[in-house]
Order: sequence, then C-alpha cells, then structure tokens
Amino acid sequence: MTSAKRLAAEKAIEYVEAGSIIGVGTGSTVAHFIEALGRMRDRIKGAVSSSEQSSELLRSAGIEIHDLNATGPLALYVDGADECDPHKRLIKGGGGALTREKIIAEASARFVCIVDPSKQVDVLGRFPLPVEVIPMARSLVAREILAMTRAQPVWRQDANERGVVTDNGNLILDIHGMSITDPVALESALNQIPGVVAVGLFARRPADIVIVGGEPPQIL
Ligand SMILES: O=C[C@H](O)[C@H](O)[C@H](O)COP(=O)(O)O
Repeated sequence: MTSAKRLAAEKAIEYVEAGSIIGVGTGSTVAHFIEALGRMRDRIKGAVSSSEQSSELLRSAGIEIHDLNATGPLALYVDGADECDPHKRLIKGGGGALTREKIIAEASARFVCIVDPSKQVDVLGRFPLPVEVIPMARSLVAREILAMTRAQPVWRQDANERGVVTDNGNLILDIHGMSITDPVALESALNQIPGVVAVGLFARRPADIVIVGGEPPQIL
C-alpha cells in the first residue's frame, strides 16, 4: 500500500511549474517529494534547499541547488509539518531544520504543505514546539520560556546525550506540554527573547495549501 506521506508528496508535484526553481523543505515526507521531483528534473531549473539532508537527496536526484540570495523570491515552497491546525498554521522543526524552512517559506509566494492525516490537530502543541537558540543563550532562553509559558523547555540531545547541533551551528529547545490557543501571539513573544534564532511555529506565515495524503489526497 502506498503511504499517505508519499501520496501527499506526489500530489504536490501538480503545483510545480516547468522552468521554475522550487523551494524544498526537509523530512521523510519531503524525501518522497524530492524523489518525484527527480523524475521531472529536466523540466525544472532546480531547487533551493532547507537543509544539508535535503541538499544531499536533491543532488542524488540530479537536481541543481541554488542559493536563495541569487534566486530572489520563489513561486513555490513544498514542505512537511509536525502538526497542522484547521487554519493551516503549523508546528515544524522535528528534524531541526526550522530556521532555513522559515526563511524559504517567507521568500515564497505559495507554501504547499504535505502531511499524512496523523499531523492534523484542532489545537497546536501536542507535538513539542522546537525553538532554535544560539548556544550561549540556551539556559537563558529556557528560563524565559518557562516563565512565559509555564511549559517545559527540553534541550534536544542525541542518543549519546550530546546536544543536537543544527545546520546553522545552533541548539534546539523543545517546549513540551502546551496548548497553543493563540499561535500568532506566541510566535511573536518567543521571537522577542534574545538568543532565539527561530521558533517552529508557522502562524504569521501559515501554509497556503495543505495536502493530506490519502486515496484520494485531500486539499485544504
Ligand atoms: O525540521 C523538520 C521539518 O520541519 C519537517 O518538515 C517536519 O519535522 C516533518 O517531518 P516528516 O515529514 O518527517 O514527518
């Protein structure tokens, strides 16, 4: 049986315009998208990548990678999510790529988000909210998050208890135990803490279209 992630990713190919440069997110759902994009690589100009992981997949698929500073605004960004609410607001960053993902989403006219049905929620927050922080500010930011939200920030570590380092050389705090009733306000408030690089809430700039994988895929 074809997975829901793959079905969502393959549907997203319909939004790709010939001759364009596509913004490409990160994660297991996007990996299916890159595979499908590889099959039409001769009809596109290339991609702007949101992570080292996606860059590697794009290169293996024979897709040229471009620098966002050189491309200017993009027509289309395709990416997955960890949670998606009915207003197409998202939690992202489970794979640690939130900052570059946010930059490309902001630079793109249309953000198509590809998810499987398990990602749909009424209220964001069941998935721990990732926040990328400058290393020296980790404890400060954690204290301020605790004071602000009363929820628990947890330093993301690998199996060997070493801090996970992002592609930008920073650390991640995952905020557990929130029910995010006003995502726009929370995104703005967290962004104000010195040392925060990016917050994995995509509420100020939500997705434009959400494709939920299934047979047939659902377009929201
Ligand atoms: O940092 C990772 C990204 O935000 C991913 O888009 C997100 O974690 C969803 O990943 P997946 O498609 O593997 O569930």
